[in-house]
Amino acid sequence: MESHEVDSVAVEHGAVESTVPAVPELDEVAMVAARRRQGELTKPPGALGRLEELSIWISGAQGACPPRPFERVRAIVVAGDHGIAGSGVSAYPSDVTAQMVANFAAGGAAVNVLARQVGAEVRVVDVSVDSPAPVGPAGVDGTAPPERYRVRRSSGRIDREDALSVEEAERAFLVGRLVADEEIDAGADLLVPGEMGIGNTTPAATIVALLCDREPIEVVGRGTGIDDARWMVKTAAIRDAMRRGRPFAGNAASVLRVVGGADLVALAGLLVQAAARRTPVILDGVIVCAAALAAERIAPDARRWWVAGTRSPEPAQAIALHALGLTPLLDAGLRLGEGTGALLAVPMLRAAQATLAEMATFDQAGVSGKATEALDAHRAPAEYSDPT
Ligand SMILES: O=C(O)c1ccc[n+]([C@@H]2O[C@H](COP(=O)([O-])O)[C@@H](O)[C@H]2O)c1
Ligand SMILES: Cc1cc2nc[nH]c2cc1C
Repeated sequence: MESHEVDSVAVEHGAVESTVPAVPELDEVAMVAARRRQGELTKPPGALGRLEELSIWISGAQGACPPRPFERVRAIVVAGDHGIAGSGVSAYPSDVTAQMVANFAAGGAAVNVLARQVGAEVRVVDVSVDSPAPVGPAGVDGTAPPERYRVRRSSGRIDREDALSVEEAERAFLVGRLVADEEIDAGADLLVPGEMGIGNTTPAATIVALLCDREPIEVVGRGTGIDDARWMVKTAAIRDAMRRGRPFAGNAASVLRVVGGADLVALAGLLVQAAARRTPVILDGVIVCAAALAAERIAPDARRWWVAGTRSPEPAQAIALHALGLTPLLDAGLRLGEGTGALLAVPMLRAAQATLAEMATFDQAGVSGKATEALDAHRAPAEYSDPT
């Protein structure tokens, strides 16, 4: 057992390294221009709050000041089941995953509704749902066979076995990269990764605990809404999975393989590839953020290309985001996944782009800039002066 684990670290290390693309920097020239333009717009400096830093980030990602409106926003729901769901860590049975994938395809899920609200399209990718055949259509415009993206039927039960073999992990990472490439080649200029998978908050929490050196009790959350009895089962499952994953804690790719799952690995591949392809991403809840944390360790600085959408009540999301140096744009209490929390933040990104691109400058509008001198002339009349 021991020597097998050491061997697989070596194999994986080489394999993953060879498939990790270089991460480019944001465009510094565009960001300097955006920062300067922010200072010229008709508002007190900083008065647009987080929209200002967001607008500078969008300029840096697009390499353009003023930045362009987002034209093709894509929500990508990565679906996969988890063996650990069978041990009572979720409030729902694994069957719900495949049923929800059908709901996404029919346009009836929350992600479909919220995507429609912001003019985004939804794509579902079944990498490891526990059903005999993958659910399609999974390819761009429904043309690619869904088999291309299916890594396996459910990931392994992480408290007792590895989630994936080395080959499956490698394949899942490439599937994630492939999906990002397909979307970006088809014109996507903003990606919103989401996920669906009963039980997936357990591997997500385990990944965060191992990569951030936390205790099970610090990362465990209520997921779909578990009671105290299931919470105890889930905490023990995280503890047992951490014990299996501990020897790999220094290698994020191995952590994803051993205690994650095909969905989490694919999400990490997608996030890394989006960064490599200079495409901005809005992160969603705890599962996407756990994958992002691992992706940042695999491809350092990939986080430059991501912003966090909504804070999840799951404690592991806060820990992952803190480690990534990201603060969510919203704190709306969502704990649904699917990409819904990230989609809620799309209007904020659009607002950031539009204000920087469309507001008048002080010069253009003939509005006086900030008073810098002659304070005496504006001193309060004597009767209003402080008598002391
Ligand atoms: O995004 C989140 O932070 C989030 C928090 C709790 C639950 N979820 C969703 O609920 C499912 C996992 O919950 P559970 O309790 O089955 O582990 C999965 O489909 C996730 O998309 C998602
Ligand atoms: C119904 C349902 C929908 C979901 N969407 C994401 N996770 C989910 C979990 C459940 C249980």
